[in-house]
Order: sequence, then structure tokens, then C-alpha cells
Amino acid sequence: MDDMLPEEIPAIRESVRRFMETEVCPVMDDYEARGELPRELIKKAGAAGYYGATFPEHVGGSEMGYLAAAIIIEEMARMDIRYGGFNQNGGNCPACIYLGGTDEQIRKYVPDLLAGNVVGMMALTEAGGGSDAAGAMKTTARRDGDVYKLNGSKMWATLGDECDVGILLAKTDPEAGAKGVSAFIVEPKKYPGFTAQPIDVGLSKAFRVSAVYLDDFTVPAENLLGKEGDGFKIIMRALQGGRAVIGAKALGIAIGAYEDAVRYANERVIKGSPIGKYQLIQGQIAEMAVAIEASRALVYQAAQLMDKELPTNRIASIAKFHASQTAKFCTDTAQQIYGGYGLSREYRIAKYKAYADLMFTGEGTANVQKVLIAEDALGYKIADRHHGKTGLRSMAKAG
Ligand SMILES: CC(C)(COP(=O)(O)OP(=O)(O)OC[C@H]1O[C@@H](n2cnc3c(N)ncnc32)[C@H](O)[C@@H]1OP(=O)(O)O)[C@@H](O)C(=O)NCCC(=O)NCCSC(=O)CCS(=O)O
Repeated sequence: MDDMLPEEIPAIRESVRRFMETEVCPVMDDYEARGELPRELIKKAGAAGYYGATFPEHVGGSEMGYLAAAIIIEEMARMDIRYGGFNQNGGNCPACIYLGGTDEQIRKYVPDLLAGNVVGMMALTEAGGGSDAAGAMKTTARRDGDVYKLNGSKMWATLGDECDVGILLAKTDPEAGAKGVSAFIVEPKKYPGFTAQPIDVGLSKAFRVSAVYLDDFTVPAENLLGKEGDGFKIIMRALQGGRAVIGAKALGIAIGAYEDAVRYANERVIKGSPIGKYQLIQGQIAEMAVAIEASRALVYQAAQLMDKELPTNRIASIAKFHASQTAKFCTDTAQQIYGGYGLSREYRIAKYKAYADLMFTGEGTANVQKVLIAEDALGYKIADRHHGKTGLRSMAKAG
């Protein structure tokens, strides 16, 4: 498919493969064994421009675009999902600041995030509800002179225990629903009141997820993004790009599992023939290939629409939904082809299967995507109704 894409794409794909082969894959097991965040590797990815793909150069971006960002994530996920699973430095955290922030906020935080000099985070979800993000939100922010005091808790915040800079959503007006949600740039290491408790979800030990507790957590008033009440539209707008790109992560998982299954089917011999010669295995391989190509077309379409600043909410949900189904299907099928070995930690399949499950929840569950798609189809809520009307900064390359 790369032949049909802009001419720079194969070189970008090749550079990520080299980066993963030389820098990440040889050392990732060691980081995992130590449970240590590979900050050096985050810096190196930043220096290579991988986090900055969707941001303009004047804020430290590499202006490669969303299609390039999708391919970067796809390749990273395909080669090592533990490392490729992390994208807060190029995703929702800097995107929220760029979309809703002042020039000064952008200058202060975005270049360092994109360069990998600091570690980013985004905390929206709460224990009482993730899909009904605004309705279920209990965390509050109360203005107190020059600062806000945040109280409440957040769930599933990747690197909540390590981050230097984050985006945190809290209600400044608990009675106002989505319009009462505000977005804050937070610096948990600088200010008191923030505690993070890692949660073992059976995935990476280096890129942990955490529950976050806020007890009069101090945020300078100047770190409010936009106005009070702008938070939900900022995060929903950021998630649009996030969903296009997380689809690429699911695609990378599917491809990784598929490639392993093909290799194994050619190597594993039963009754004198590689199992790939048996038609039941061929049927499974064919079904994986079909699902992957369909997901790839959707994910690249969503990314290219983002690059053209065309309405994307609907197609990003469709792409994310399809690619997460494909990741699940391909990892399940690959595990069947591997037989008992597919359960062993020695092979990648078990790991990829666990991350495929994650693709059903991260950046909006499969059911949330279905609701968005169906409400649009039925004419209840047009998914792209906000396009061009949010008053937020544009993510277009020109900035
Ligand atoms: C379920 C939802 C899709 C919809 O929720 P609601 O029904 O509560 O909200 P809406 O009525 O649709 O919208 C309310 C309000 O929000 C603004 N809005 C909504 N969409 C957009 C958009 N695309 N662009 C701009 N603004 C938008 C707008 O002001 C709307 O009001 P009006 O329609 O104009 O009247 C939604 O809640 C949802 O998507 N839920 C899932 C949340 C999710 O994805 N969570 C996962 C986050 S990832 C995470 O937490 C892990 C962290 S990590 O470490 O990666």
C-alpha cells in the first residue's frame, strides 16, 4: 500500500524500523525486568521527531503529519508493543495544550514534550465512569487566589507515577455537565497534593498505568487551558486525532501477530509438512490478511483526513473500532496457530493478545465508538457536528 501513499512515507517507515531494531528492541526486555521507564528512549524518539509528527515546526514539531504519525505508531507497536504502546508525549497531552493553550503555555510545555525532555500524561477517566466522561466526573477544581485546588481521583493514567507534565480534567462547575469541565496543565512533581498508585494490569512494567489521588492538589491559575468550561471540547477534539492514531497502534498489534503466525506456520512441521500447507491454517492466515488490509485502509484514511483538516470524528471512530477488532481477531487467531506455545511468555503472541484487549478500552471503548457511529447514522448526533466550530486552534501544519 505504501506505493499509493506520499513519497516520503516509505522512508519514514524505514527509519522507525531501524530505530526500533537498533535502539529499542535490544534493551526493552531489560527495562521491563527492572520495571524502569526508558527515559533515554523517549528522548531519542523525541530527537528523531517521532512525537512531533502532527505539530508545526515553530513549536518543536517535525510537521510530518497524521499519516506519518500513524505509520510511526504502527511500526513501533508492530515491533515492540510495550514501547509502542506509549504516545502521551506526541498525543493527547501536547495536543490539548496546542489546541486550547495560549502562545505562552504552548512555548513553555509543548517543545519539551515533543523532544522527550519531559514525560507527559493525560488524566480524564475516573473510577466511577470512563465512557460517560463528563457525566461521571467527580473531581473538582476550586479557584483559591492565584491557584486552583483540585480534589478527587483519576484512573488508568499512563505514567501517572512518572510524569513531569500532564493534562488533568476537573469540574469547575459540577452542575453544568460537559460545560462545567475544565482542563489544566499539571506538574505533579512541583506542587503538593498529587499521589499516584501504579495498577498491575498485566501489561508493561516500564510504562505503568496508575490511579491518581488529588488532595488539594495545587495548580497555578495560569495553567488553566482556555476558559473555565472549555475542557471537554478540548479533550474531545484531541481524542479525535488520538483515535485515528490509536487505530494505528491496534493495526501494528494485528500485523505483529500476523507476521509471527505466518513465520510459525512456515516453520512448524506436522506429519512431514509445514502447518501452512494445511488449508484450515491457510484459511486463518487469509482471514487475518483481509482484516488487516481493511483496517489499514480505514486508519490511513482517518489520518489523511486529519492532515487535510477535514471532518474526522466519525471516520476516526470507525477506524479505531475496526482496527481494535482486527487486533483482537489476529492475536486470537495467531494464538490458535501457535497452539500451546501461544500461551507461553517466551513468545510475543500472549503479550500482543493482552494489548489487543487494551485497544477495546483506551481512547474510548469499542461501545463508545459504536454509539458515536450509530447516533451519527441515525441522525441523532452528527459525529462531525463540531468541525470548524470549536474556536480551538487548528492542528494544521501551518499552525
Ligand atoms: C460518550 C461520548 C462520546 C459523548 O458524551 P456526552 O454525550 O456526554 O457528550 P456530547 O453531548 O456528545 O458532547 C458534549 C459537549 O462536548 C463537546 N464536544 C463533544 N464532542 C466534541 C468534539 N468532537 N469536538 C469538540 N467538542 C466536542 C461539545 O461542547 C458538546 O456539547 P454540544 O454537543 O455542542 O452541545 C464521550 O463522553 C466520550 O467520547 N467518552 C469516552 C471518553 C474517552 O475516550 N475516554 C478515554 C480517554 S483515554 C484515557 O483516559 C487513558 C489515559 S492514557 O494514559 O492514555
